Amino acid sequence: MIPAQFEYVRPGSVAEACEVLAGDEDAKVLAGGQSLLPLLRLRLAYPSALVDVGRLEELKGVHDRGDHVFIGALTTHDEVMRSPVVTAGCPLVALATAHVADPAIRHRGTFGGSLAHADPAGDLPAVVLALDGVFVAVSAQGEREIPASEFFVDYWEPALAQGEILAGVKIPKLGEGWGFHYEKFHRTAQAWAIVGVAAAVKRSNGSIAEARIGLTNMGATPLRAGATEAALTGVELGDQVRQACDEAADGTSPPSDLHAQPDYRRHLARVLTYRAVRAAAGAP
Ligand SMILES: Cc1cc2nc3c(=O)[nH]c(=O)nc-3n(C[C@H](O)[C@H](O)[C@H](O)COP(=O)(O)OP(=O)(O)OC[C@H]3O[C@@H](n4cnc5c(N)ncnc54)[C@H](O)[C@@H]3O)c2cc1C
Repeated sequence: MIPAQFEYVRPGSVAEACEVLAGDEDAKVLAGGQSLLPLLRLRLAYPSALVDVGRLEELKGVHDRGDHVFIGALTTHDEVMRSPVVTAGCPLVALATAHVADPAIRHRGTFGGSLAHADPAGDLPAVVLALDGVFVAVSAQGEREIPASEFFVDYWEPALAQGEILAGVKIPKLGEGWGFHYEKFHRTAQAWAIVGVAAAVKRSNGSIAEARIGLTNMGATPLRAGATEAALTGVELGDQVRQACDEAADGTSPPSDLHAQPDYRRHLARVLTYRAVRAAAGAP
């Protein structure tokens, strides 16, 4: 299908982009175009204007900032995956990004685009939620920080106001003793997650000292498996881990679609959480 008519704007700076967006509530940011352009072609989105931020260097790059890694919104998935700063400072992001789509899409699609798109089936929202990332939004009024727990409002609805652009995300570094894993169940090698689980586990003296678990595609937004996180604290690797992971789907309302019914998704969440936690904890 041919997209509905739209204006095309290529601002020379982030400030200029914010100005255009502030003046037109139907304008949309265009980053890598890997999600937005298919929606335009299907006429599921018909913005008045596309504000192409693709060449704004201000939004690109990965920076080690001591206690956290800052990933610029326009950094491509491929750059994120290959960044030594990401691999060292927030390895879970690199691990999960390798599961996003295929190499061609990873070369065009961006870290910030995946998060601003707020698709609960996307792999990265659950990862940033599990790591307690902090979103940095810019507008004519300046910068605003949004905790990951408040960023994902509903299906495809991020907590960005009109005139705001996502500049990047701060990912806190987790120190010694942490292990990480992303487990994804999908139809084919490069497809979207039917369910995904991001796990960060800290071990101390043979027990789990802390666990952070993010769930992909188990509701309208990415979710934390809070009951499992609490139940895992202080347990040794063994039967108690399985019992704790059996609570991973508690309180969730997973979607029903062509690929899976809610009950099957709940089953997958329990199984994948067990696998992800064991792998993150370094279990044999
Ligand atoms: C065939 C296919 C398979 C895919 N498989 C997967 C998969 O397995 N896992 C997965 O996670 N993703 C998958 N994707 C999505 C891919 O990761 C996209 O890169 C990503 O969803 C969007 O990034 P983008 O830079 O292309 O954003 P765009 O398509 O340009 O934009 C997406 C949305 O975010 C907004 N936006 C973008 N950047 C900003 C910003 N800086 N500030 C404010 N708003 C912004 C846009 O306005 C738009 O609403 C797939 C895509 C395709 C086409």
